Parts: sequence; structure tokens; C-alpha cells
Amino acid sequence: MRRILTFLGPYKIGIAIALFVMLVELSVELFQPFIIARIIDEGVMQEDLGVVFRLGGLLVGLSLVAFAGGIISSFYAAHISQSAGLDIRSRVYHKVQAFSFSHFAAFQTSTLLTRMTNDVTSIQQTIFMSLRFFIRAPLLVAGSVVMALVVNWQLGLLFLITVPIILGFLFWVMKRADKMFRTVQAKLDTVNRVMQDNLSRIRLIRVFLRQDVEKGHFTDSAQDLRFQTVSALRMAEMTMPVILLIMNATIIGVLWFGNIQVQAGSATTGEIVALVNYATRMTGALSIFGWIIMMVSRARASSVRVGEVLDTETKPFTDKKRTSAPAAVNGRLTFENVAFHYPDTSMPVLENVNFDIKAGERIAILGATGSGKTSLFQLIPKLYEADTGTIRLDGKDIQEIETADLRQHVGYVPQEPFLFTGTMRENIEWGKEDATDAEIEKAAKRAQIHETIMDLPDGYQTLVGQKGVNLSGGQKQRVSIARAFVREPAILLLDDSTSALDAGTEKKLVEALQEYACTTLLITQKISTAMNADRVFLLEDGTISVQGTHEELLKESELYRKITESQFGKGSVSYV
Ligand SMILES: Nc1ncnc2c1ncn2[C@@H]1O[C@H](COP(=O)(O)OP(=O)(O)OP(=O)(O)O)[C@@H](O)[C@H]1O
Repeated sequence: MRRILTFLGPYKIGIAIALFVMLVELSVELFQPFIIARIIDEGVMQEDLGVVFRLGGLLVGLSLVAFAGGIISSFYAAHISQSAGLDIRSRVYHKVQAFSFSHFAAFQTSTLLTRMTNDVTSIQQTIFMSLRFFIRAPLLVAGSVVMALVVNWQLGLLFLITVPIILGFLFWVMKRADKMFRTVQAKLDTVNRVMQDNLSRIRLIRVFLRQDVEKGHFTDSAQDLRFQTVSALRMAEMTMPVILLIMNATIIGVLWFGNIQVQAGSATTGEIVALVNYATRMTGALSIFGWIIMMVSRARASSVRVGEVLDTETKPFTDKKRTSAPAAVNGRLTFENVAFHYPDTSMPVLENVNFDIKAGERIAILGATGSGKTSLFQLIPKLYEADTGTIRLDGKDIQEIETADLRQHVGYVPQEPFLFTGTMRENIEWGKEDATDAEIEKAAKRAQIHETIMDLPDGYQTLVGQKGVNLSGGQKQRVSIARAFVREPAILLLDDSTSALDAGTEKKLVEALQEYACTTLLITQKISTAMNADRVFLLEDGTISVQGTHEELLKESELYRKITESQFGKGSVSYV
């Protein structure tokens, strides 16, 4: 919670104004029963209309002051709570942007979404309510006790007995509710996760006839959330009847003992009316305590969850020497004794990887699943850092090139093509922000997707993704490739990105790569693709076991021969 309170720092002046006007409003409220007592004792009982009008006028004037105070306080409370909420949300967003991939594994997407939306909203609401009511309510209770003692200290003592009992009870409830609301937020995460999984796998769920099972998962998690929320709300709501019971007993006590004092002449009717008035105001203030407990407990749980994201240590990449970007690079790529393991495991994924790729060379990388092909790719744009060894671009250690500058020169087409909701043009333009129409069309033509786009109802302006047209796997792959092409990168990384293309389209695409003259690394399972590359690297258990032209590998590698035979048929190797 303290962590979150630091976000209120920039709004100190606004908070001071809101609290000041709230105190004015509160003072007026505390003073009102005192004036009413005087109107009764000095005006009504003495039949002095002058006093009634004078003090009555004062009462109306003070009410107008309280009204103005309430409006000003609401204005500031709304402004401060919304602004602080925006600041928290932006900070969380920027933190998440700096997350490493292991952080994303620790915080699932669904929980990050809940933290950025629901949790921040709960904090926002609590800031607003605190500035308007939550600070005011305890002050009103304390002020009423003091004023009651001033008006009649013997009867005021009754409040000194009952109020601590109520506060003790509320403290007990708060401790329990805190834990319960933390569980509620966790359950909300689960519902969001189940929903997200369901929506993203909807086709698979239908094909595998898993609707009923998935419906069951959703119902279970939603029921669980309902059960936990009801338990927490019940706990907070039960405060109201308990407070009403104790405070009504106190009012009866005031009337009982007050009657005795009035009979004895040691108290006036006005004093009794004032005390009952204070008791009623106290009851009102105390009864919103249940609500305060609920919101504060929820906000505390949310603060912990938001704090967990903000306090996550993010390690910036070691951009050792901040050399300015080489405006143009040739694209020579060298790996020297590179080894790598993922931060959350100790198993080495790549070991002793060595190669030197000339600028403009096209390299096909073959290897069994899990042999480390994608991992090797991820080291090039520094998505991960190598444990040992050196990776060089044009002879320069990439550790010495600023990450953003390095990535300027890399085009990456991941294994899973991903399209954003937007037009076809926007999807390609995503690779280069200020790309011209001519550049976009050139990239699309080279990626063999231009004609498909032209056949769509609105050409490049056709919407894809949600509310738009759906594309086939191969079409998505080609849009994804066009997105990388439009950058005109020096290094192009294609991670099995032609797997869904037919042989003819793939051939044309590989030919287009030739005129493109960028250094290309292409992960593939197909020997037909590998044959068109300048060289082939065979990756086995995280290391390059053999590298050379297709013909050289046929001679040198038993495994490569076997893969070729499995794709072209036995005996094919001699004439391939
Ligand atoms: N984020 C990760 N954290 C920990 N280990 C990982 C991670 N990603 C991959 N691995 C492990 O690293 C090894 C190499 O994975 P990688 O994805 O590089 O293989 P690949 O050759 O590209 O496989 P495929 O052909 O199936 O895509 C595998 O054993 C995999 O389990």
C-alpha cells in the first residue's frame, strides 16, 4: 500500500485542498447539533424568536458553506484519483514492456491484464472514496465524541465506552476481510485465464468436442469466484447490523440517563437533542465502515498485486558501449563459440556454436525439433543474451551495439505468423512505420502475397483479424514475411516461415530472396528449400554438427543423407 501511496506525491497540493475543504465541511457538520441545542434551549424553550432566527440563519449559512466544500472536495477527489490511476497504469505498462521472457512465464497474460484493469480501478476508487468519505468518517466519529463530551460530559462518557467496542470489532473484521479479498482477486485471475484460454483455442475446442468440458472449467472457476466474493462481502456487510445494534442501544442509554438528568435539572432538553443528533451522525459514519473495510481491503490486495509487478527486477540488456547506429550494415554474421541456456533452466540449449556467414549469403538451418534452432535465432536480435562466446555483425560484437540499433537491421519472421487487427496495409507497414505505398507493394510482391491482397474486396485496405477477413495459414505467413521485407533488413531470419507454402510459391519466394541481397537464415524442415540455399547448417543437440553446400552435406553427413532420402525416396541421393 505504501508503494502505491507514492503515486499520490505529485498531487500533494490538490490533496491538501481536498482535505482542507473536507475539514471545513466536517467542522460545519459537528457544529450543527451544538447550534440546534442552543436554538431549543435559548430560543424555543425561552420563546425567543430572535434567537431562533439568528441561530437558524447561522445554521443555513453554515449548510451552504458545507455544500460548497462538498462540491470542491468531489472535484479534486475525482481529478486526483483518475490521474493517480493513469500514472499507476502507465508505470505498470512500461514495467511490463521491460519484462524478460521468464517474467512473462511467471506472470501469466491474464493476471497482468487483471492487474492493469481491475486492480488499478479498485485503487482508483479507493483514492476517490478516501478523499471524500473514508478519512472524513473516522474524523466525524472522533469529533462527535469530543463535541458530545463538551455538551454534556457525563452522557458523553457513554460514547467513550461504545465507540472503542465498535472500533475493536471493525479491526477484527478488517483483518479477516483483507485475506478474503486477496483470494477474490486471485479467483478473478483464474476466471480471466480460463476465458482467455477458451477464446484463443475456440477452434480446437470445437474440433475436439471439448465444449462441455471447457464449459465445466468456466463454471467451476466462476462459481469459485462467486463463493469467495459472497463470503468476503458477507464478512464486510455484517458490520452494519452490529454497529446499528450497539449505536441504537447507546441512543436509548442517552435518552434514559438524559431523562434522569433533565428531571434533576443537571441537563437541558437541547443537550439531549444534541447528543442524540451526534449519536445519529456517528451511526451514519460508522455504518459506512463496512463499506470502507471492503474497499480498503480490496485496494490493499490490489496494491500488493500491482506492487508485485512494479517491484519485479528487470535487467536491462548490457549495452556496454553506446556506439551510435551504423547507418548501413553489410550483413556479415559471425558466431564464435556461442553457448546459451534459458535463464529459468540450467540445461544448455546451445553449445560451441561457430559459423561465419558472408553478407548476402542464404543459409538454411535444419535440425530435429528441440535442437535449438529458434533459440539460435533469438540471440541475434538480443532477445536473449549468450552465456559465453561472441556474436558479431560486420565484425562488431553485438554487445557493443545498442539493442534498438541492432534490431533496426534485423527482420524476424517467427514460427507462428501473427496478424494484428487492422488493414492489410497496416499489418505490413508495422515493419516500417513510414513505409510508402510503393515500398509496401514491393515487399508484398516479393513475399508472394500481392496478388492475394489485390483479390480481396478492399485490396490493401481490407480489414484482417477481428471483424475482418480470415486468411489461411500460408497467407498469414506471407503477410508476416512481407512485414519483415518492408524493413529491408540486412539480416533476415525466417523461422520455418515457409512451412505452409506450396512448392511453387515457396520457390518464387526463395528466388525473390536472391534479388533482395540480404543475409538470410532460414529454418526449414524441407530439403527442397535447403537445396536452394547457398549453405546448409545441420543443428544437432544445440551444436552445428556440419555445415556446407547441399552436395557437401550429402557427402559428409549420414544424417543429412537420411533426411534427404526420407523426403525424396530411397536411392534418390545419387541423382539429387
Ligand atoms: N522459453 C524457454 N525457456 C526454457 N527452455 C526453453 C524455452 N524455449 C525453448 N526451450 C527449450 O530449449 C530447447 C530448444 O528449443 P528451440 O525452440 O530452440 O528448438 P527448435 O529447434 O527451434 O525446435 P522446433 O523445431 O520444435 O521449433 C528445447 O529443449 C526447449 O524445450
